[in-house]
Amino acid sequence: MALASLARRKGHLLSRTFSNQTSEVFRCSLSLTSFARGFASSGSDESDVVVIGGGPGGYVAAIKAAQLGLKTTCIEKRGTLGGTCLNVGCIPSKALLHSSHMYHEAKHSFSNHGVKFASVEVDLPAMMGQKDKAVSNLTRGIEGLFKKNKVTYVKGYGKFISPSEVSVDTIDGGNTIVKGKNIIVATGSDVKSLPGITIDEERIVSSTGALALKEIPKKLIVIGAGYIGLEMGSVWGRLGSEITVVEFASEIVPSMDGEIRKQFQRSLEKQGMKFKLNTKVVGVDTSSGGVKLTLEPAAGGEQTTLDADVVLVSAGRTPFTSGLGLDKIGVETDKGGRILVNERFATNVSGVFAIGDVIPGPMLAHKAEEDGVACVEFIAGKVGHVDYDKVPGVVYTHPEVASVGKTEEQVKALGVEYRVGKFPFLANSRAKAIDDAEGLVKVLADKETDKILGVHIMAPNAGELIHEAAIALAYDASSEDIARVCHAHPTMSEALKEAAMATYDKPIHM
Ligand SMILES: Cc1cc2nc3c(=O)[nH]c(=O)nc-3n(C[C@H](O)[C@H](O)[C@H](O)COP(=O)(O)OP(=O)(O)OC[C@H]3O[C@@H](n4cnc5c(N)ncnc54)[C@H](O)[C@@H]3O)c2cc1C
Ligand SMILES: NC(=O)c1ccc[n+]([C@@H]2O[C@H](COP(=O)([O-])OP(=O)(O)OC[C@H]3O[C@@H](n4cnc5c(N)ncnc54)[C@H](O)[C@@H]3O)[C@@H](O)[C@H]2O)c1
Repeated sequence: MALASLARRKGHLLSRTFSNQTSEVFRCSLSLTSFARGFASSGSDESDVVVIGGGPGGYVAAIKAAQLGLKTTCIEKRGTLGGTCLNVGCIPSKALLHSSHMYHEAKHSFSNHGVKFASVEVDLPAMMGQKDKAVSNLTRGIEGLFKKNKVTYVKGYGKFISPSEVSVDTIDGGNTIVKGKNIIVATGSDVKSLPGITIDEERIVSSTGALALKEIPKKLIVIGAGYIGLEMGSVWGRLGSEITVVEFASEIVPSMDGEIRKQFQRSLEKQGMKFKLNTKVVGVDTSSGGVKLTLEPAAGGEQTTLDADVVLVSAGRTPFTSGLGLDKIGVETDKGGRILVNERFATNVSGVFAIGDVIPGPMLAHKAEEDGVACVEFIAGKVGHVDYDKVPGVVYTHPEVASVGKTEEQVKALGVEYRVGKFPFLANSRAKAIDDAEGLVKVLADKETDKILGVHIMAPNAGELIHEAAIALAYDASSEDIARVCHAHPTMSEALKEAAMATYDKPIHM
């Protein structure tokens, strides 16, 4: 049974669970009053819950708090809701990934299906317009949800003046004090800059600039082979840019299962992406009109140079707490500036909570949303639960790469005896029918119990396929449990069934 529903039945309070506590439910017996401050009487100008930041963590927390009957205010400085994800992250990047994929398919694959054009061209302003329309529809939609749920929305920059008061410099130039019995910090993250590299959002861009380039660069250098670098590199590569990715580590997306990562890198190379691994950028010169980067092997050695029209800095993100006044009220952070919280998302200061990118854990929108729901459930005296071991991760390239649970390297490091089942999409009838059969499913299961430990998928729609595996993990399913469920034919999902079969027995179609 899923941990959360089990806990609800037993009336236990659950914490977030961490990688070194896989499947361990942490049962907390501390009284709620030591964290939350109770609720306002109606008519008071004090909110029960004040959320600073209107991103996926903050806006979801605000809506959930209002749904639980708590008087709720959300403070957001950017003028639109949805945070990094909706405004300059998940949504605009997926819009451009989809548009650029359609162009690439039209140019390179449609003729294989008997669909021919006289010519295909990119209309970049129209492509950007489609992206902007998606963003504004969605951000306005959240404002609508705030109205529907009676969340008070304050547009401005919030800073603590006490643990229960936030001073807000409003975007219309005024100032107001917002009081809250419980205050949730959901201020998210910002791009991590690199020493000696100044981002001007024109020639040297962060992801925000890379989502709004006015022309297609002839040469684009990407610093960092992580999520952003590979997704944005794919967008511009498909539209015609020459892409070189410079990565400090010896591999791309270091958190990925090694076997999948190797196939993924080969696939990106086939698409024309070049990789310089084990390499660091030591100098940048913009005096010539373009950009000249000086590179050096990560371990030191002979320097080389590389020219580009645009350089994307995508070497990670850093928690955003600037100007928030955390030091004024004594909230503890770690060395990296992330706010330290306990299993109920409470900081060391009574009544102050934190969620999302600003606390330790994966920097993902869906994780921030889960944090937000669990945090307000705790505040409301209910059960909250997020299992960081079962948060799916997806790179939205083509093919997509998605995973949930442990990589083979992590399973080995734990000393667990395990079995591996694999199934290639080349043997999947739907993938062959649509002529998009690159990739595989890999299932890792405990050798003794057959319990699924991790699932890794490289496929055109891996980001959708992974949730069957996420549910299996949440319910502690075995690989045989998945394999014995009837899967519709012909679907890509059948590859997961066959990989599960291959884990404890033999697949049929291989
Ligand atoms: C290019 C890109 C693509 C991404 N793609 C994906 C993806 O496909 N899937 C995925 O899961 N994740 C993706 N992410 C990561 C995702 O955007 C973040 O994990 C997510 O937005 C974190 O949510 P959050 O609510 O913690 O913070 P944020 O979304 O960063 O929101 C914080 C909000 O707080 C506001 N704020 C900060 N300080 C104050 C203050 N003092 N007063 C008032 N307001 C304040 C900010 O303006 C911001 O709007 C992507 C990120 C980027 C940059
Ligand atoms: N599809 C998604 O879910 C998605 C998409 C985009 C962003 N995000 C989130 O946003 C966050 C930030 O993304 P990101 O791609 O910037 O970070 P990342 O952590 O995914 O990757 C950064 C990469 O840069 C490398 N690097 C670090 N310093 C370097 C240097 N000096 N020179 C060369 N390489 C260097 C790292 O080794 C790493 O491979 C991620 O944590 C991710 O969770 C998620």
